Amino acid sequence: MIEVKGLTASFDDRQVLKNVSFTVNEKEIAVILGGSGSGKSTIFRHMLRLYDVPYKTIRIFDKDIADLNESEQLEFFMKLGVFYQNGALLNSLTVGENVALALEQHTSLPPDIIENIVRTKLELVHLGDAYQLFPSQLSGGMLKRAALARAIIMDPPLLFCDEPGAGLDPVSLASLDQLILNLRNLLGITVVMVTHEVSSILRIADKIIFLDDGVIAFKGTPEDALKSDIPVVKDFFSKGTGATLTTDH
Ligand SMILES: Nc1ncnc2c1ncn2[C@@H]1O[C@H](COP(=O)(O)OP(=O)(O)OP(=O)(O)O)[C@@H](O)[C@H]1O
Repeated sequence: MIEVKGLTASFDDRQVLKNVSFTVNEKEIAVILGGSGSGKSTIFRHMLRLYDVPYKTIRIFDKDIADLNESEQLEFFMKLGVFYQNGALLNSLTVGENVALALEQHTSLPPDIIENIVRTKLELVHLGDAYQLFPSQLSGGMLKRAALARAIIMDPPLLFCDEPGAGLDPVSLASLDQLILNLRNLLGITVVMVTHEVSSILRIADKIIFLDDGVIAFKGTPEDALKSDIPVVKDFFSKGTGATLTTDH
């Protein structure tokens, strides 16, 4: 689904990604980890094509994303769901209207069909009763779930999540994780996520890509990460006190 090969990136002559390579397979949940400034967002932005991408470094949906023509670019963006940390819902619109936006902009579906699709997606994230509510009337956990419904409204095969659990209490975080797992298990969505939450990583990641100062320090399963002797990886996971590893996802 995603193949990053020898990606190097610089800002003002300073290399911030050095020869980064990894793959994400279909239906996998891959977590990109690393300390502040290690290059996680820079990788993310390259995969979303927000930065110029060097040729032959990133293949997504089996195409070199630096080499897409205009219609292929549109097709590419329509197949991506993006879930931002702050949810980014518009406060002047109801939850239903927020979630409907992309369908209204990118399809010619009639309003009653759009409403049905929106209601189905809200049910999927356990927000069936929030259709008419405004974002200001939702709790932090509900806002995240509404943002998730919006990210998947176009049925994207690939979902990018930028610190989706930031600011949530442990119970809301666990329930958001469960929803993301459900999306993968029930709908077969591939997920790439940046998160710092150790409990989340151990609950849902199939694969960890650990960055240290622009270089991949570790790639592998959470089980192997927990056993790793690499100092930065060891340090990171030793701080996740009380986290337990579940492998039944
Ligand atoms: N637009 C930019 N211009 C100049 N330098 C940048 C720019 N974006 C990122 N950097 C630098 O690149 C390095 C990697 O930044 P990046 O935002 O990718 O790290 P990160 O791992 O996402 O960090 P954080 O966890 O704090 O968000 C940092 O040293 C940062 O200062």
